[in-house]
Amino acid sequence: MKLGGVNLQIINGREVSNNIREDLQIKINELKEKGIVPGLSVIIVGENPASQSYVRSKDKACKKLGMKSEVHSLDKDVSESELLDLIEKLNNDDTIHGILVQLPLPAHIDEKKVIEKISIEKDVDGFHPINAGKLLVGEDTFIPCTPHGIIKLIESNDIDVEGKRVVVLGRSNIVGKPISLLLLQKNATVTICHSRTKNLKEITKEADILVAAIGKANFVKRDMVKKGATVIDVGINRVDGKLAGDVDFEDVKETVGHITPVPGGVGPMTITMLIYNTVKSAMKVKGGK
Ligand SMILES: NC(=O)C1=CN([C@@H]2O[C@H](COP(=O)(O)OP(=O)(O)OC[C@H]3O[C@@H](n4cnc5c(N)ncnc54)[C@H](OP(=O)(O)O)[C@@H]3O)[C@@H](O)[C@H]2O)C=CC1
Ligand SMILES: Nc1nc(=O)c2c([nH]1)NC[C@@H]1CN(c3ccc(C(=O)N[C@@H](CCC(=O)O)C(=O)O)cc3)C=[N+]21
Repeated sequence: MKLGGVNLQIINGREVSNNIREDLQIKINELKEKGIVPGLSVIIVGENPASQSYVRSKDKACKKLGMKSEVHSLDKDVSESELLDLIEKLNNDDTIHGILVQLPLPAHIDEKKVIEKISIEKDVDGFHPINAGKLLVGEDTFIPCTPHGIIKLIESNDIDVEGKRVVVLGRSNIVGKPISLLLLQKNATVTICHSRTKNLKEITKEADILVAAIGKANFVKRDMVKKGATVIDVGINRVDGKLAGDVDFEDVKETVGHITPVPGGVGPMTITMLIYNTVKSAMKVKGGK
């Protein structure tokens, strides 16, 4: 799309995702020949419609690839110990290679305790502190799915990272911190911004690559981005029943170089990299036939 002198490239997350899923299909078939069916178990507590929709897409994607996929839907009032017991059971279940507990959890459940209960070998979200620590020091681990998906999107669109100025909006353990580490590993110069950052606009305007992960619909406007920049929109917000990213797509489209749309950008990649991690976990299983 040619707009206002900048050649806008919309990064197609569904297409990149499908290409990676084709490669994963081959690996899954090879595993099945050895008698190993990669298995993912997702636990969801309560009835958040957005979470349920994500869990459904993931379940569908796994089944399409011939994986085992199970969803445990627990009542919002379930006790912490019941949840921990279920995780313990799944930790010991040889047919399950990945365990994901959908976040956030209700306030009466200690998120930290739950994450730390998941076996580090099955922690396909990569949220366990040991796995997060491995990412920090650059050891092999389960890379958190959304940041890993962002890296794949950047690579598949031949976007140069080395030496580039990257600004990440958001510092959560799920997105902001791990994507900052991964881009640092790729030799970017990374700045992390958050709700206390002063002069935000001046900082974001410097970015060659801007990653927005704050959870505020249409927050990033034209005057916050540099001409020709790559903008990765992680936000998933619901506005009047419609999905909106953290970036005001219509407002920035004449300024940016590359942009990920919402939906169809980072979201599908998150599910693909979750499958990637589950397959990776299943490949570590010894034996088979
Ligand atoms: N596409 C996908 O696959 C996924 C999408 N998401 C979406 O990404 C978004 C972020 O998720 P997540 O990281 O879990 O969110 P969190 O709520 O955990 O973190 C939000 C971060 O944004 C910062 N922030 C909030 N407001 C501002 C502001 N006005 N200016 C600068 N920084 C701000 C917060 O700062 P502080 O730390 O100071 O509070 C915090 O660090 C959400 O919309 C979520 O739905 C999340 C996961 C996967
Ligand atoms: N333990 C845990 N791990 C997570 O990875 C995790 C989580 N908890 N809690 C919630 C967030 C959010 N998240 C999304 C994943 C896919 C889409 C996705 O596929 N989005 C589609 C659209 C989906 C729709 O239409 O609703 C898209 O952007 O094209 C969105 C959001 C994972 N999260």
